[in-house]
Amino acid sequence: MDHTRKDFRHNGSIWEWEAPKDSRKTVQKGKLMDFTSTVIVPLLFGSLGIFALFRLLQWMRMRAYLQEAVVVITGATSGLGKECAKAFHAAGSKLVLCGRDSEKLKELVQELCAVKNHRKNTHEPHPVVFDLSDTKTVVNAAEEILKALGHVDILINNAGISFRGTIVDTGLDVDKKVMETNYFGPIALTKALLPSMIKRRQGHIVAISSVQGKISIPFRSAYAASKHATQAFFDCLRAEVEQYDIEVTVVSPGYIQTNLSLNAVTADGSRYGVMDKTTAEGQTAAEVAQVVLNAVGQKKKEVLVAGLTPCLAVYLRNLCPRLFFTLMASRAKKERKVKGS
Ligand SMILES: NC(=O)C1=CN([C@@H]2O[C@H](COP(=O)(O)OP(=O)(O)OC[C@H]3O[C@@H](n4cnc5c(N)ncnc54)[C@H](OP(=O)(O)O)[C@@H]3O)[C@@H](O)[C@H]2O)C=CC1
Ligand SMILES: CCCCCCCCCCCCCCCC(=O)OCC(=O)COP(=O)(O)O
Repeated sequence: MDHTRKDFRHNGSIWEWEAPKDSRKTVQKGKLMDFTSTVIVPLLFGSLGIFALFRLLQWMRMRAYLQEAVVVITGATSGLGKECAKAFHAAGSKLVLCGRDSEKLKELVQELCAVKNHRKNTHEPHPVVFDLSDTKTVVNAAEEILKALGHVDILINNAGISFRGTIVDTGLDVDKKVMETNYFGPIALTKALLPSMIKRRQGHIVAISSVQGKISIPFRSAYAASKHATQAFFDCLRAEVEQYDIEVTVVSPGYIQTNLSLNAVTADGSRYGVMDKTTAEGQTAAEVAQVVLNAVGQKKKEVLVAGLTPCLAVYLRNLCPRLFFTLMASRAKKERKVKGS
């Protein structure tokens, strides 16, 4: 084997032979280091920089979109609606807080006004009292809102009630009550405010639906039906109003820690009055409100805000419906056994 001069190292007075294999390894290592420092590191930092800039621009756009915007929130007196009120108020929006209980609304207005924000200009919210299940009062409320504020930028259809019961035992009046509150009320309010949005070629309509707007689980018939109808209506609306630059966002949360299960109606129309374990262990209303705020600010078309199991259940319903139906049937059997009915 021939050795070139490169393979020898001078050590004092003698020349030592150095293994070429090692030197090749060193050269390779050096090349890798060079590649890392000249290509990978700048690429990584460059991408991070672009991402940070993108997020900053997104945040600034969102801030500008929400600041001074007239935002109507239904069901503002508790749960998710109340937390949305806090989030949008903090973002500098002009709020119209809707509810059935004028005292609760007054308290919320006071609570929000007491929050001092030195960095942002906040506004005193305007309370409007009406019952969503009475469509006549809904139309009057829309007129009152437009008279007081001139226009609506963002409507958040949040109010709703849930249901517990078997289909066979549930009176049609209960199905109608749930549909009126969760479907007819919100669509009546939307229809009443829509012409003024179309005229301005500006507006954003949000529907707080549920995972149960995408899948139906046993003993929730009226609720799941009302949420499926909500999803369908607002998907149609999105397509129809795009030409007027009006945005539609459907938010589908999983379980949230609110009074929803306590306030749910049962088969005979009475209040369920139980804090379900699933509700108590759900996401906090403040967390979900932040997701709503970001979804609106980023003009998202729809968001699913749920844990892994509900999300998988939604995919399973679409990809493998037979398996999903079997699982739901066994769930119904199990729940019946637990309740002893
Ligand atoms: N909690 C959960 O696990 C989930 C909730 N959602 C949805 O979130 C939305 C908010 O519910 P959530 O905060 O959880 O529950 P809450 O029971 O805490 O809040 C419901 C709100 O809706 C109002 N409301 C009910 N009926 C009417 C009516 N007829 N007219 C006017 N307002 C009415 C209530 O007013 P009042 O104070 O007068 O009763 C209350 O402010 C609902 O649409 C619900 O379906 C979706 C997925 C999961
Ligand atoms: C490949 C594995 C797939 C695993 C899927 C298994 C299916 C398990 C069923 C899970 C059902 C999840 C239901 C979630 C329901 C939900 O989040 O509802 C939100 C609400 O609106 C709550 O209202 P409620 O009145 O029912 O408390």
